[in-house]
Amino acid sequence: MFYIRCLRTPITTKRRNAKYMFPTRLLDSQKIRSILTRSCVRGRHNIYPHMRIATMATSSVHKYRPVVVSGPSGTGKSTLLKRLFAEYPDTFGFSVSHTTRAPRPGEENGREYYFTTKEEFLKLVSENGFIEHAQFGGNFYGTSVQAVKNIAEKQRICILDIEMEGVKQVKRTDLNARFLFLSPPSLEELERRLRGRGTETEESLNKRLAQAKNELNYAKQPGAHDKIIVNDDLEKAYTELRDWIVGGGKFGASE
Ligand SMILES: Nc1ncnc2c1ncn2[C@@H]1O[C@H](COP(=O)(O)OP(=O)(O)OP(=O)(O)O)[C@@H](O)[C@H]1O
Repeated sequence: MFYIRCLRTPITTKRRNAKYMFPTRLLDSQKIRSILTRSCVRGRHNIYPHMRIATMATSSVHKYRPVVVSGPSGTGKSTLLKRLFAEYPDTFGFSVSHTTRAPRPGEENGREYYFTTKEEFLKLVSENGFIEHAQFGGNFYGTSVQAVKNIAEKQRICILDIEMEGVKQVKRTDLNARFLFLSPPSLEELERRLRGRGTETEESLNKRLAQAKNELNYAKQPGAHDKIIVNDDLEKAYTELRDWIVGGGKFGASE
């Protein structure tokens, strides 16, 4: 569901924000989202990196290639990634989002968020600097391409859990990402899982199922993803996902 996916950045980034900004039913996946987006990196605000940093970042993503994990809501992405992060601590990094809201006491630039002005944010939007961005409560939030490169700079693999439009956007960048699509065994099973999770209203369930059809159609296009895993049996799917992402310790790097 596009709306919810757009919300992903702010939902996941700030637990305290999420509590009052979003309906309770959206918060179940928030725990995982915070895993995905919380920074392991304490860098400086770097919206306009100078050339040396930009060049280094580009070469780093060849060795520490970001992994884009997509798939319909309810397929099991969070479940599988949580397990992967537990098995491989200190291996993966999580991008820091940009926001135009003011920092709160205790918040550090580059840790909770990259704090920026509306003008700078919109300039970066116009330069296609964001993978995803959205507006909430008068503030902008977004995941920048540079924030993902910063993770590779720290010699970690950035995992991006994003929806179809984000996938397309990543393909337009020089992030050198690998694309993994997690597919449900069937739409009927997907619906069962979403209902079983107990997070959806009838309306949000229908929207997610409609969006699932779009994602599944996109996944059928040649070259849309590098790897497709059907999450039928959880153990089997996890082994397949782990083996593909870790790739014998190479994490997709060619050398
Ligand atoms: N192989 C599986 N068999 C049965 N249930 C599963 C399997 N994988 C995940 N589930 C269950 O399906 C539900 C949805 O999983 P999860 O929340 O991980 O999906 P998601 O893709 O991260 O969704 P969203 O994108 O909405 O966050 C959960 O209740 C989870 O326990």
